[in-house]
Amino acid sequence: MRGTLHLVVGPSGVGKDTLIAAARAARPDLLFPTRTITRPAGPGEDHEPVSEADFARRAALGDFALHWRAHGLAYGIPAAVETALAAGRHVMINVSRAVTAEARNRFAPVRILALTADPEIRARRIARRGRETEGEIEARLRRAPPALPQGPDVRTIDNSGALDAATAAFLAALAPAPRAEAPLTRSPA
Ligand SMILES: Nc1ncnc2c1ncn2[C@@H]1O[C@H](COP(=O)(O)OP(=O)(O)OP(=O)(O)O)[C@@H](O)[C@H]1O
Ligand SMILES: O=P(O)(O)OC[C@H]1O[C@H](OP(=O)(O)O)[C@H](O)[C@@H]1O
Repeated sequence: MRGTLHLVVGPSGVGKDTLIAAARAARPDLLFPTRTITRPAGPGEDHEPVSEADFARRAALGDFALHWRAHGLAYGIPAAVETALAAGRHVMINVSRAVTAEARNRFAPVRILALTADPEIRARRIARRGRETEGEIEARLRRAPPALPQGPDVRTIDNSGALDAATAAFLAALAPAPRAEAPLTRSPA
């Protein structure tokens, strides 16, 4: 059976990377591919930093299963995701809401973990995180967002409150770990 592709989506500062880190600790059966981003290495997510030219070259070579632009940056998910899903591994990725339709079409079964949090809370959290300049934070908060996906494969989780509550809801929304194969025959005594 194919693995499930978990798409973690929601606006900047909503807690995508934080909840993905919690899933990484709780679910060793899931695969968490490293994103390729035209952002220099820095605090937070451990991505693969590349130049715009390298990104464009690799996208043209088919190195990415999915890629998109947001916040003046290019983001890519490695093509190896497709092999992992075909081999039955569950995968979790942080993506733009703009690529959910394409991901559904190409990588079913998909589960969309749509995170929400009050805008003032997100603004405070982004500022406290310190990854962006004041201007970049303004732009992130002012940006017109892609539509939040709808459908039976969408689980909406609010992260406006305590992280423990959101983490419990997030973990409960994931596809169950594949069961270990039961032996077909008993070995002779
Ligand atoms: N429930 C919570 N309570 C308090 N702080 C939180 C909570 N969830 C996340 N944070 C903090 O808020 C900040 C933003 O979270 P995070 O970086 O995970 O968001 P994100 O959705 O990945 O944002 P972006 O799209 O901008 O990368 C981080 O500093 C994180 O530690
Ligand atoms: O708002 P939309 O388009 O859904 O998401 C846009 C992008 O914003 C975040 O990037 P970052 O990690 O904050 O740089 C997400 O990871 C996604 O790549």
